[in-house]
Amino acid sequence: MRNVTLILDDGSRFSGKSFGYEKPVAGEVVFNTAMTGYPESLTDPSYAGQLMTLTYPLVGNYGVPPFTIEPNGLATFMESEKIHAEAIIVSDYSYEYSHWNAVESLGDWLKREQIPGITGIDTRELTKVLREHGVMMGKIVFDDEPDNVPEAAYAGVNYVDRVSCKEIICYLPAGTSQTFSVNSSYAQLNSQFSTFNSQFKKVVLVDCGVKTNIIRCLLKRNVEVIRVPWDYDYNGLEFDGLFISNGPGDPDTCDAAVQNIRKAMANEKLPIFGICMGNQLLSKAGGAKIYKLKYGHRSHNQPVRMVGTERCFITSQNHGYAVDNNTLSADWEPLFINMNDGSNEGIKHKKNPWFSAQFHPEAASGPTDTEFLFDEFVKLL
Ligand SMILES: NC(=O)CC[C@H](N)C(=O)O
Repeated sequence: MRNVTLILDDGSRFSGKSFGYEKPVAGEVVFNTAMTGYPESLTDPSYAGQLMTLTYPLVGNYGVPPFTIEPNGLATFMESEKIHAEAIIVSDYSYEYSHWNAVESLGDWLKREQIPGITGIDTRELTKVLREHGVMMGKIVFDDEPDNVPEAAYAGVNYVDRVSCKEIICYLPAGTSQTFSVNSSYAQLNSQFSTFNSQFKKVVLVDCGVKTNIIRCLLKRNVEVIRVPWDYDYNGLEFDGLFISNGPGDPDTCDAAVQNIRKAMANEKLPIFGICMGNQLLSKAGGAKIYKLKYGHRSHNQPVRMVGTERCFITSQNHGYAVDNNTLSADWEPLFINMNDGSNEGIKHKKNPWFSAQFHPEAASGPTDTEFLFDEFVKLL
């Protein structure tokens, strides 16, 4: 096993060994305190550009599930079609694995997908450094190739454009899908969608890097999902509700999506629901401002309170930016607040059926306690 060094932008160095693909990488170093969920987190497109540190020490002991694809094109057990994180950083990689659904080891999967994985890192110390200093860029360098040092940028890069779909994909609850060109006319698309199936309500899903379980959660509730690229202007389509997905990187690089949401808001009766990046883009469409957290929320146990109630939920989270509550205009109010740091965890319009969550009601992985938000959205359609 080759020796590697993780070098942070402040000069901190951590020694470890490579157990994944052998390639130096650079990216934003973030930490996730969940105890499980590495297959889901690695394939969550919101981790694009990031080196994912897991603070739970023992990683890999339940292996990796098969990468099977359903008839509608969605992965059965993963959150997208490939690993999106740039690398995984762990304390104690388990070479042995055991699980009823495992078909390979984490190390073999990383090698196949050409993603570095490093072990033997003091992830407690690393997390303390990130917590005190704030999130930082970092590099993984192989000790026997000290001059092979990669470069990367994170701030200001439009990662959403890299991970979003390039065509329109229509999913039916029955488990099939069909792809359409973004160059088709609205008239063509509308007639296709209605002959496709008219009995279901139609939701346009703006794909900023959507996790599969969001699509599963919608299909399970018998809606037809029209997945469109992040910057596609869907306002000429006929649909019953608008969903804005999670996604990687800086929301301030996604103006085209914000403009389209503003146009859609001309219809005050149109139900709109956003998750994570979707919360940030909906807030921006409503005039609010976004800031970068000192270090993000990435875990399975983030407590949020529903504003105006004593109802608290334990949520799954993965975000580095947040909506500034003080910049919400008079028409909007916070829907959820993070009980650890008081930051915004969702917003709601005072009159119109528009709301969002900064956390992940679709879980995958993590607690499913807030999945009812999908029911609330579907009821509004
Ligand atoms: N999971 C997400 O949608 C993350 C949103 C955004 N990229 C952030 O880090 O805050």
